[in-house]
Amino acid sequence: MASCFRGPLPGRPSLPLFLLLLRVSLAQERAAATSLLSGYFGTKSRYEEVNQHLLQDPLSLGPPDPGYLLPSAACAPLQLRALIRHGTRFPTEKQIRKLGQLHRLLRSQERPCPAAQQFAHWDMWYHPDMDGKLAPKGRLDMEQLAQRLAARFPGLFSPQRRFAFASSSKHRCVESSAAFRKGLQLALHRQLPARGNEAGKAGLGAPAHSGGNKVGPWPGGLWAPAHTTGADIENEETEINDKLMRFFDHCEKFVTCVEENATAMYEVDAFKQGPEMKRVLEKIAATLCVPVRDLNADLVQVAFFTCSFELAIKNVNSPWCSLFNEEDAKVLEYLNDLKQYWKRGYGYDINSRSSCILFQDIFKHLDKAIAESKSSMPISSPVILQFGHAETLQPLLALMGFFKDEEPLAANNYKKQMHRKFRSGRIVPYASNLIFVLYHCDQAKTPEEEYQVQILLNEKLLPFPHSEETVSLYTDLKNHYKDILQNCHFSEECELSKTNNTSTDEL
Ligand SMILES: O=P(O)(O)O[C@@H]1[C@H](OP(=O)(O)O)[C@H](O)[C@@H](O)[C@H](O)[C@H]1OP(=O)(O)O
Repeated sequence: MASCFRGPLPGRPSLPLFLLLLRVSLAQERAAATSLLSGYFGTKSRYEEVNQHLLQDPLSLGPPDPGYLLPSAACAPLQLRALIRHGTRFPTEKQIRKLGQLHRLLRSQERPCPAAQQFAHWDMWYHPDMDGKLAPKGRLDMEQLAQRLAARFPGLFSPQRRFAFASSSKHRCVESSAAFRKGLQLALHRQLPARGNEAGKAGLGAPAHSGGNKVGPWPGGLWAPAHTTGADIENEETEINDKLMRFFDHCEKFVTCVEENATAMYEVDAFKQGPEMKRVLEKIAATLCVPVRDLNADLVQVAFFTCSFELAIKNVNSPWCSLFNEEDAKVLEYLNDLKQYWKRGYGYDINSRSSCILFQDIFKHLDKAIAESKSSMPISSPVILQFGHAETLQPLLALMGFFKDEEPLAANNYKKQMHRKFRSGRIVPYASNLIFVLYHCDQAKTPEEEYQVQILLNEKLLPFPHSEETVSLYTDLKNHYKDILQNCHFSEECELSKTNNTSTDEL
């Protein structure tokens, strides 16, 4: 009998409406699950995790910074050096293979339980040749970062200025540089207004350095960057420089004693077998109705990473997220942070010491800009933009003493490290950026006050370890890092000792 009513019976939703409501509530549940986890994705975190305002407006300069912000009428930016991690990328081949292994395991179950069924039908859209390449979202990360920096420092990012671009040889970095150029070209030629706060509070640059410095020919040096002017930014090549952007690949001691030393990641391996990971493993095995023996820490980690990839790359709340709660996420974040700590951070001295070649290059160009300014010469390199990796920034930050905890991160002190400083997702998410800004202050009362420096991490002022201030006299900064600047010699630091003892104690 045909239904007497068009549409649902009063008081009873029709099946489609019921399904719609169910789907909406499922989507809301997934969104809630993902947002619970997204603060724990470590180096697989999207940039928006450390700048939430960008979720509303990707060109916003964010809330006024509580720190003491230059530039001001008295202090104009003279040189800016940005070390930028590539934008959002696809998983590496290593992770894609692990995901394929887990997906096949779930599809091979004869009687999958409901939770496992949803994964058996999940579209495994990742393929090995994606291998860490820049994702479309990663291009957007870079285009928008360029526009924000241009708005924050209009005195430096102007069409008349010239820009030096350098990059690691990896696709994700070269493509990030190209996308950044595109964003910069957009900003310079459209002179996009700043968003968010009025000039000054938001760190908007004062007019170009009043010392009348014009840009001049590149005088040469460790690398001769490809200088381009605002007019032809998008078409110029980027200088490939792995010696600076992938210094770790060129450091024999690091490669032998850390990268290729199976015992170097002892704490990571121990944590994978420890009680915290055991609890997570047993929980996931029960949820997926698979024997625990068929799972391991790497497979559980790749399920967690896939939740992060789906959010960062496609901005979707993936079913993979529903496997984990916040406690699980904290454990998996710690597992990733242990790797970053021991492979790229404070774990071994060689990790940070090998970055002194980059650190010294930064100060070499700061010195040069000051010398040129003092002699009223053109500033040869007012803006230096370099595109690298999380493993470019982390060793450098460790060398400078940022985010150092009292105690090393270890497999046996997870609970004690709950409030650690070294959380890689807060430091080096995709598109993270470490920016050195050198200022010339016209109304300096002493010669030392004439040149001052600020450092920004992810567009927020970073207090200096030696003073906890957000501004430093350049002379104080150089003095604090005197030993590294004068006594860290890359070739000596990276030379394997004749005894060829790769004991990690010596690292
Ligand atoms: O676990 P992943 O994502 O494969 O690790 C990436 C890989 O580092 P390894 O140390 O594992 O070789 C790539 O070589 C690095 O360039 C990536 O930075 C790294 O990803 P992550 O930074 O998230 O550890």
